[in-house]
Amino acid sequence: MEGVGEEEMEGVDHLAHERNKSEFDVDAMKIVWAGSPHAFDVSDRISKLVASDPGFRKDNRSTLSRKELFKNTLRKAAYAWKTIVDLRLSEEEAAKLRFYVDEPAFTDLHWGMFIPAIKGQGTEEQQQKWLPLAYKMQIIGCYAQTELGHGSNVQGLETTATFDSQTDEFIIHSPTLTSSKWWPGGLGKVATHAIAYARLIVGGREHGVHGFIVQLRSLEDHSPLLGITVGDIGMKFGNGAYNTMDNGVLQFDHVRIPRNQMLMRVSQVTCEGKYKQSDVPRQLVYGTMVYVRQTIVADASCALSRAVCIATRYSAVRRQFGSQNGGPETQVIDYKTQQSRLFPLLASAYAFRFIGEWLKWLYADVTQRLQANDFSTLPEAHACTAGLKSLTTTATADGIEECRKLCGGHGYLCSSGLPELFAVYVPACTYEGDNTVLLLQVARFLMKTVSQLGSRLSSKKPVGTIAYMTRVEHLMQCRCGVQRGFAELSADLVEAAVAHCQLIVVSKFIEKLQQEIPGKGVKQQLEVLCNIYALFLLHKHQGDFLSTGCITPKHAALANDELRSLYSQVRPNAIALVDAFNYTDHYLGSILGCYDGNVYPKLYEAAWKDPLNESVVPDGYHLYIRPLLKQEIRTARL
Ligand SMILES: CC/C=C\C/C=C\C/C=C\C/C=C\C/C=C\CCCC(=O)SCCNC(=O)CCNC(=O)[C@H](O)C(C)(C)COP(=O)(O)OP(=O)(O)OC[C@H]1O[C@@H](n2cnc3c(N)ncnc32)[C@H](O)[C@@H]1OP(=O)(O)O
Ligand SMILES: Cc1cc2nc3c(=O)[nH]c(=O)nc-3n(C[C@H](O)[C@H](O)[C@H](O)COP(=O)(O)OP(=O)(O)OC[C@H]3O[C@@H](n4cnc5c(N)ncnc54)[C@H](O)[C@@H]3O)c2cc1C
Repeated sequence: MEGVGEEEMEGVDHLAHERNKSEFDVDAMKIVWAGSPHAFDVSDRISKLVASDPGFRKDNRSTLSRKELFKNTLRKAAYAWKTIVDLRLSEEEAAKLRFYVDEPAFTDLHWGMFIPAIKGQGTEEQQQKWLPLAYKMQIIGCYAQTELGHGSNVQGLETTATFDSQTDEFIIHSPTLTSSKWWPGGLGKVATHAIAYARLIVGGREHGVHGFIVQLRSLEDHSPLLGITVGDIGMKFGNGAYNTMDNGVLQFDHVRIPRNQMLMRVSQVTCEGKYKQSDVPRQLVYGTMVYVRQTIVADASCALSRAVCIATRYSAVRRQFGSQNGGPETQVIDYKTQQSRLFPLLASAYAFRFIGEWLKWLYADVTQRLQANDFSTLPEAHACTAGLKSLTTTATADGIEECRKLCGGHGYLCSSGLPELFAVYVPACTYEGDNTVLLLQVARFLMKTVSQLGSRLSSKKPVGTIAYMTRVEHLMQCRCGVQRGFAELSADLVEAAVAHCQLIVVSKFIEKLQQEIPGKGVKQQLEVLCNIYALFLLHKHQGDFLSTGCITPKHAALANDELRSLYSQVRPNAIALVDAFNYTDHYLGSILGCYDGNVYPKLYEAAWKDPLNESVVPDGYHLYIRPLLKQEIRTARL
C-alpha cells in the first residue's frame, strides 16, 4: 500500500524485538501452562482446528440480533458435535473443542452440570439408563435449581415433588410464581430434560431439597410436555456475550414422573412410600455445585490470561510520549504505573492456573474418599471450592476490566475482545454461588476450625507464608474473640475468609515451585511471578499485615522496593510469558492482542466493516438530519 511503513506491513512480527528479549524457554513454559506435554498437544491441535474452520467464526457476534445470534449458536453447537463425531474426538478433545469455540451455550450445562449431576447423585441403574442417552446427545439436559424467588438459599426452594404411592410417581409442581425455575442455562429453548431440584414430600412429610430427572419437551417435535410452561428469561448484560445462552423460566403444573426419576444415590423413596436417608451427609445433594466451582477456578485462569495477553501485547505495541530528539515515543509497557497495574494480573493468571490444578486434585481426592464413605475431607473441599471460586472470579472480573483500561480508548472497542470477554465472564461472580454467600461458608468453616484447633489454623504451610497465615489467625481472633454473633461480624469474617483463600493460593504457588520444572529459566520466571503475586497482595493489604504485627513498616517499604525490582525482571519476559498461553488469534478475538502486533492497520480495516459504514450517508439522514440542517435560520434569542 502507498506510504505503508515497515511498522505497518502485514506478515511482519512487530513484536519480534520483544520476543527476542525472553530469558527462558517459552516452549517449556507452554507445557507448564498446559499442565503436561499431552495436555499441550491436545490444546494446541484443537485450538488450531477450531481457528482454521470458518464454521467457527465469531467476529460477527456483536452485529447479530438476539434471534440471529441464538440461531448461529445452535448452528455452531451442531457443527461442533458433527466435528466431534466425524473426527472421532475423545472426551478430552471434545471438551477442548467446546472450550475453543468460546461461546456460552446449552452444551455447557448439558456436559458441565446435567451429566455430572447424574454421575454424582444417580444410582448405578439410573446412570446406566440416562448417561448413554446424554453422552450421545439423544437428550439435552439442564440443571434447574434456581427459582425466581430463591437462588442462594437452596433450602428455600419452593418447587415440590410429592410422592403418589398409588401410581408410584412424583408430582412435580410450582406452587407459587416465585417457585418458577429461573436462570437455568439451556432451559429456555433447547433442553429436553432437566435435573429439577424440589422439596421432597412423602406421606405429608417434607424431607428437604432433592434432584429429579424431568422431561420438559417432546423428543418428536420439541413442544413442551403437558404441564410444562417454558421460555427464555430475556436479554442479559451486554450485546453478544451471554445472550448466546437461553437461560430459561419453567413452571410445573402437577407434572408426573416415575419414582425412579428421583436421583437416589444419597437418599431413596421406596414404592411403599418409605423415605430412606443413606448414612451420607445430606450436602452430597450439592455435589454438582462443588464440581462446577472447581472447574470455574480453572476457567478463571483462562479468562484472566486472555485479558492479560491482550493488554500485555498491546502495551508493548502502544507508544505514547517520551520521544527523545525525534526518536520513537515510549512503549507504555515501560511506564512503572502500567507495570504496577499489569504485572500483578499476569502473576495472578499463573497463580490461578496452579491453584486450579491443585483444586482439581483435591476434588478428585474427595470424590475417591466419598466412594469409600470417607467424609473426613468434605468440609475442607467445600470451603476450598467455595472460597477459591469466589476469590478467583472476583479477581478475574476486576482484572479483565483493568486490562480494558490498560488499553486506553481502543480497549473499549468490541474489536479489542475485552468488552465481550468481560460481559461473558462477570456472571461467574454470581452463578454457582454468589461470591459473598460462598465466602460466608468459608468464614463458617474457619470459625469451626479455630474453635476446634485453638488459635493455629494450620501449621502445614511453607515458611514463606508465615505472614499470610498470621494475618488470617489475627483476623479470626479479632472477630472470634469478641462475643458478638456470626451475622453481626459477617462482613469482617468475609475479609478473613478472603485472607484465608489468598494464603492457600500463595502456599500452593510456592509448593508448585518445589516440583521439578524443566526448561531453561522457566522456574526462575515462575519464582518472580510467585513473588509478585505474594508481595502485591501484601502491599495491597498491608494494613492487615501491619496490624497483625507480623511485618513492620520497614518490611512493608522493603516489600514495595522488591516489587519494583521484580517488575523490572518481568519486563523483558512479558511478551514471552503471555505467548506461553499459546492462544490463537481466533480464540483471543482481539486486534489489540494479535500475535504479530500489527494493530493499527487491522483496527483501521475493521472499522470499515461495521454495518454503519455500508453507506456513506447514514439511514435517517434525509428524514431527520437534512431538515435540521436546512431549517430557516431564525433570529434566535441566543
Ligand atoms: C460460559 C461458560 C463458563 C464457564 C465454564 C466453566 C466450566 C464449565 C463446566 C460447567 C459449568 C458450565 C457453565 C458454567 C456457567 C453457569 C453455570 C451456573 C449454574 C448455577 O448457577 S447452578 C445453581 C448454583 N447455586 C448455588 O450455588 C446456590 C448456593 N447456595 C448453596 O450452595 C447453599 O444454599 C449454601 C451452602 C449457601 C447453604 O446451604 P444449606 O442452607 O443447606 O447449608 P448450611 O449453610 O446450613 O450448611 C449446613 C452444613 O453443610 C455444609 N455444606 C454446605 N454446602 C455444602 C457443600 N456443597 N458440600 C459440603 N458441605 C456443604 C456447611 O458447611 C454446613 O456444615 P457445618 O459443619 O454444619 O457447618
Ligand atoms: C449467567 C447465569 C447463569 C446461571 N445459570 C444457572 C443454571 O444453569 N442453573 C441454576 O440453577 N441457576 C443458574 N443461575 C442462578 C445462579 O446460580 C444464582 O443467581 C446465584 O446462585 C445467586 O443466587 P441469587 O440470584 O438468589 O442471589 P441472591 O442470594 O438473591 O443475592 C443478592 C444479594 O444478596 C446477598 N445475600 C444473599 N444471601 C445472603 C446472606 N445469607 N448473607 C449475606 N448476604 C446475602 C448476596 O451476597 C447478593 O449481594 C445462573 C445465574 C446467572 C447470572
